[in-house]
Amino acid sequence: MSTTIPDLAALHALGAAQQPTYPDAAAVAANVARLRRMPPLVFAGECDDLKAKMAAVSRGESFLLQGGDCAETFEEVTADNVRNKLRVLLQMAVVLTYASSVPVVKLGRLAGQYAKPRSSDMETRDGVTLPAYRGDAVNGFEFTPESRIPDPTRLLDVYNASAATLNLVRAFVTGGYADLRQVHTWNTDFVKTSVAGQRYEALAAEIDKALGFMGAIGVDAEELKRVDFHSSHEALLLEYEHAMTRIDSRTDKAYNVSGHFVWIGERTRQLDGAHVEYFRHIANPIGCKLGPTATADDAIALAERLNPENEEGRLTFITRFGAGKIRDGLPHLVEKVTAAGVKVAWVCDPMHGNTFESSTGYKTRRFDDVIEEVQGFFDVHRALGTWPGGVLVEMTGDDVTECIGGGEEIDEEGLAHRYESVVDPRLNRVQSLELAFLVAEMLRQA
Ligand SMILES: O=C[C@H](O)[C@H](O)COP(=O)(O)O
Ligand SMILES: C=C(OP(=O)(O)O)C(=O)O
Repeated sequence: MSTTIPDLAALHALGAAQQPTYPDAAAVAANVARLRRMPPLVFAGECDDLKAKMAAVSRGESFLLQGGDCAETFEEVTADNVRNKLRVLLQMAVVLTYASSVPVVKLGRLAGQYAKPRSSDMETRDGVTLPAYRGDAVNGFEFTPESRIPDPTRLLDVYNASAATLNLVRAFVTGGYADLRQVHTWNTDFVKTSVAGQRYEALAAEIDKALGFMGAIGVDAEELKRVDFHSSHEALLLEYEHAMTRIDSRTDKAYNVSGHFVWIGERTRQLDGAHVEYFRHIANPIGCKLGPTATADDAIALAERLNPENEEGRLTFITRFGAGKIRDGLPHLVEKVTAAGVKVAWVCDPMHGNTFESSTGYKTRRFDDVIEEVQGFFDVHRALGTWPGGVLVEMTGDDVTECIGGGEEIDEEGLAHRYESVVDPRLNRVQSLELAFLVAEMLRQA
């Protein structure tokens, strides 16, 4: 961490992976210059608060719930969409907290999650090949040559969309919507009639009773009226992340002020790569994905580079092995990293190792695989005596049909009903709530 960060050219010279090829360098520079003048979206002090919370996660005193869309889109920045997402995250957090009595750190995968790494640079449909869609931060989803050209004016659109989202989220979480006494009102419409929704209703009734008792004896805690909620995204696009990095006047340290928590993806975690070089200069709490090819030595080297002072709360390893690999792959990693004295929070991403294409042509995941990976994560940590610190899920507040299974028994044919994700499939609202109940049970046992 430092008071300066390498300039953009120096980062690119490291051969940055997963970056767009913009056709007009002058237009990129002009948009980056505009971004550099924009006010921060988050305050560095808030990032420090989150770091303290993540330190509690790494010590085994809290659990992280991180969730949101795979890829946000500008089109979906609406009051309904933001509220729906927040509502299900609040419901999930209540379930986890109530059932396990463990404090839950709430982290939205939102207000900045607009850039996507892709397996392939190009996409072919019906014999036509065009550049792959890399998120609204880069190009358009529409499959036309014009739309797929990387457009740097989108960087400012990301800023504006993130500002609007964060503004509404802040209003909701501090302005009464997240008040625990609203616990029933979050359970609305189609969710209410589902099995998970009914289970939630029963839990909400117990909370109501407890709150009624507390009120009767004169306890009116401020903590019940608002929640701490932070934002996160994968800091992938160097132009955007670099332009949104500022020196904090309190500490003279560099912070990424586009989100509280930022992470390095599986495809950009090269030890000598541009992303690791950038991340080691910022003071935010950060994450790093670790997939099945990551060795324990890789993880230790990354920790030394990204967190040389071994500061608690600074670094989170987000593992994403896949349901079939986690029980074999994770133990060695956790064991060696722990033996090396590395202070880290371990979080499970049960989504990215479990994707496949359905026979009906949709990119999907099985709800059962997601649960199986989380169960494997808990089992491995229990066997090693380490703390399963949290989950990162791709979910939405709507009743989409993108993942197979769950109580609604969505099948391969059912995916067509409402498949809206522009990249990876998300759990819908009922599946998200079901996952929360299952994870709460695992957490209670942990
Ligand atoms: O969200 C994660 C990645 O961007 C995504 O899984 C890549 O998907 P692709 O393999 O379709 O490019
Ligand atoms: C791209 C992502 O995951 P991963 O880097 O683990 O593939 C993601 O979380 O959006």
